[in-house]
Amino acid sequence: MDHFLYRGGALHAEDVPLSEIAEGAGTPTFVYSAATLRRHYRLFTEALDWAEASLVCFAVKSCSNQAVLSVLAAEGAGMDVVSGGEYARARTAGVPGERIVFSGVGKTRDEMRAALEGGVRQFNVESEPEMRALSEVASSLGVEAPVALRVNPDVDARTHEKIATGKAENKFGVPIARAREVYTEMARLPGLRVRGVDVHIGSQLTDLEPFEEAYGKVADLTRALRGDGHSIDRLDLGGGLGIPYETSNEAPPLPLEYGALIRRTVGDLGCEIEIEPGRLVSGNAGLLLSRVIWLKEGEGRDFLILDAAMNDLIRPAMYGAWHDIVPVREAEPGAERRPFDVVGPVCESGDTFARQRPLPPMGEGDLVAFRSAGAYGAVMSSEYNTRPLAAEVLVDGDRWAVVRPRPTVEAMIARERVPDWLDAHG
Ligand SMILES: Cc1ncc(COP(=O)(O)O)c(C=O)c1O
Ligand SMILES: N[C@@H](CCCC[NH3+])C(=O)O
Repeated sequence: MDHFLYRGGALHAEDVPLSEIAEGAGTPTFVYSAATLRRHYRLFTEALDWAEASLVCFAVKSCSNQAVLSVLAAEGAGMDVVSGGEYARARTAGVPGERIVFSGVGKTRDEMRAALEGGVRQFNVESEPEMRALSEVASSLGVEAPVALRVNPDVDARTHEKIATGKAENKFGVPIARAREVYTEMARLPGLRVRGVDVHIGSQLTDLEPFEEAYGKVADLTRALRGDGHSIDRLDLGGGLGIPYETSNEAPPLPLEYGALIRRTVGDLGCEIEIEPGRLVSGNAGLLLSRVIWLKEGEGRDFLILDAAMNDLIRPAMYGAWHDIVPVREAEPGAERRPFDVVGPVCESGDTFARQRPLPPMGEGDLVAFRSAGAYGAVMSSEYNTRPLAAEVLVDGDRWAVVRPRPTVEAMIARERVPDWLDAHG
């Protein structure tokens, strides 16, 4: 069920009209629906209900606001983090260390130490140097670090090349062909306790076959590792399930089908199953609310210039990604649509959200919403052109709150320092 619907001609987030949020919080603003977050999280727990033990670890990188993490923490969610910063966010949102998995190709010793001291479910180790460093850090603290090796299965995820992670040429994980050798060393190293195998092949996957191929390889490896004497009792199968962005013509597989695939490929191994979905939980739980600054009509091309820009939502500029753009005030039935180039105010031609997008009549002051902007939206934003980071709002039923205020330009400038030796003012 969609929690962003028109009621009485006005687009709502749950029971709150978006126009009310725009009035109260200004624009551009990311708006998240707590009900959608909960529902999407539960789709995954239900998809794994056949497993004796499982944990759904939300990929914090997709949407890391404390309020969003708190909604999921209250559901009992685990978290997948890729930096000391994300680890701290998860802990601050109340997630216990034993529900946090630490992924990422470049964990530093300081980050390892912080997670070991604060508690961690497991490290997904991505290279041999990292494995040896973790062994040293854990030994120096007198503890054992639970570990899984992230294997790179050399599978084509058939997604955008910038977000595919499971091919041999990608920086992620250890080639699966080397895994047995690495596990042998891992088992010998002090301070490490082998728990399982980890794999993540990419993001925004819209068919299940690449997962099937990768998980089949993980199943074979698990049997081989057990044959080598390792106790493998946990499989972390990563995230990556895609969402419909162009809602009119995309229908990626459902979590339930994904869960059935997991059961089919690795279900007979008796392992605890972990997954790390990000986008499917947060993507369609958020939209970006923006106002039209100007309608600039030209020779055969009309530009809708918004107060949101590439610095707020970089996906179209970075990946050529599509986001549905809808008016907040529902178009009159039968209103004629015409093509607009929808752009932001940033001084780059790449600051274009959509070219020749058919939209109902629209002009200065109108509100629009970008759908599916909850994942990899606010988290990837910047202050380019000294544009304050967009505000973030959480809606839950008929209540809403600003969960990250827009900074003032004064506060942004005040973060910087001019050294006294620069004699900048003459
Ligand atoms: C290790 C890891 N886990 C989980 C995710 C979450 O992926 P998604 O948001 O596509 O579900 C990612 C991002 O691709 C990742 O790199
Ligand atoms: N930022 C990417 C997804 C990256 C996934 C990272 N593991 C996107 O918006 O599609």
